[in-house]
Amino acid sequence: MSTLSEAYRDLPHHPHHIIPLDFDSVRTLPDSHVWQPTSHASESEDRLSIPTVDLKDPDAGKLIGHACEAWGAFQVTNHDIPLDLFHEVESEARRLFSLPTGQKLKALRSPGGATGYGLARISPFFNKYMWHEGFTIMGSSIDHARDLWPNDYRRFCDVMEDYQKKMKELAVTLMHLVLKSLDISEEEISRVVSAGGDSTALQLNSYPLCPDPNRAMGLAPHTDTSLLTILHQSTVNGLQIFKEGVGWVLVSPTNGSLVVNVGDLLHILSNAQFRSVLHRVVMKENQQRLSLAYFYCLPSDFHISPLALNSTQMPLYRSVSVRDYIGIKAKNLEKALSLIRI
Ligand SMILES: C=C1C[C@]23C[C@H]1CC[C@H]2[C@@]12CCC[C@@](C)(C(=O)O1)[C@H]2[C@@H]3C(=O)O
Ligand SMILES: O=C(O)CCC(=O)C(=O)O
Ligand SMILES: [Fe+2]
Repeated sequence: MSTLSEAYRDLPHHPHHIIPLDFDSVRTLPDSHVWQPTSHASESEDRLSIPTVDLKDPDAGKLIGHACEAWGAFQVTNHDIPLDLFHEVESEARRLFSLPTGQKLKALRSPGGATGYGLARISPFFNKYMWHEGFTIMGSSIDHARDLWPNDYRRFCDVMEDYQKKMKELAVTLMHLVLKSLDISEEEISRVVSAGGDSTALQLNSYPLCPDPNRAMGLAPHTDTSLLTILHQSTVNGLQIFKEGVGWVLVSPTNGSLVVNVGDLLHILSNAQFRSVLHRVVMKENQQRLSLAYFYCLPSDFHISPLALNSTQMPLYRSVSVRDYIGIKAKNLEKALSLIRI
C-alpha cells in the first residue's frame, strides 16, 4: 500500500495536539490561545490581490503559469462546479462542527491516524493553539460518519464523495495547464497527473466564533504539502497569503470562485519556478468561518524530483519519495524544502 494516509500513519501526534478546545464552553480567550499581534501589509493589502483566471479563457494556461510564478496562487472562475454543491458541502460541514464536543470526539483522529476530527497537523510546531477545528477525509468518510450519526450518515458521505469527484476533475484540468506552462513533455505530464489520482485529501476547516478575534490565530502560517490545493472559502474573510516584498495580502472570498495554491510537491517538480506559497488564516470577523481545502498530492512511493529543466538548468532539489518528504516536513515544517536542496 502506498496511499497518502499510510504516509501519515507513522507520524504519531500527542493527544494535546489533536483534541480541539471545547469552543462552546469558553467565554474568554484562554492564554493557551493568545498569539502576538499579527502584522499586515496594511496599505498594499487593500490594493493588491492574487490574479483571477477565467478557466474558459483561451490563454488560461499562460495566465496560470504567470500567477504560479509571481504569486504561487490564483483564483479560478468559470470552473463549471455548481454553486449548490458548495452550499451542500458547507451545510454538511456545519452540521458536523455544530455537534456537541463529546459527539465530535467520537470521530477524533487517532494518534497515528490521518483522517477524522482534530487540530491541524502543524499544531505541534507552535507554542500557542489555533482557533480552529478540522475534519480530514481521504476517500470514503463512512467510518467516521457512522460514528457521528449512526442512523443518518449517508447524506454526509454522498455529498463529500460528490465534491471530491468534482474537485479531482478540476485538479486534473489545472495540473495539465500548470505542467504545460512549465514546458514538461506530454509523457511526463501524464505520468505525474495519473499518479495523483488516488492521493488526495479533503479538509473541512472551521474557525468558530471567537471571544477575542484580534488576539487569536485561525491557522498559523504554513505551506501545503500538495502539488496543488483548491480552496473554497465561505463568505467570511480571513485567508492571507504572503508575498515577498509586500507582506500578508488578504484573499477575499468572491462568490463561487476557488483559490488555487501551489504546494511543496509542485515547487519541487517545477525546480522552484513555481513557489509553494506561505498562507495563514487570521480571525477578522465576528462570525464562524468555514473553508473546504482539497489537496491533490502524489502517492507515498512516488519519487519526486525537478522535471522542469532546460539544458542549462541544474536541479535544485534531490529526488525524494513523497513518504520521505512528508516525514521530513513532519519534523521540520518550513525548513523541509531547504533540507532537500542540492
Ligand atoms: C494531505 C494532507 C495535507 C495536510 C496533511 C494531510 C491531511 C491534512 C492537511 C492539512 C490541512 C490543514 C493545514 C495542513 C498544513 C495541516 O496541518 O493539515 C495541511 C497538511 C499539509 O498540507 O501538509
Ligand atoms: O481556511 C482557509 O482559508 C485556509 C485553509 C488552509 O490553508 C488549509 O486547509 O491548508
Ligand atoms: Fe493551507
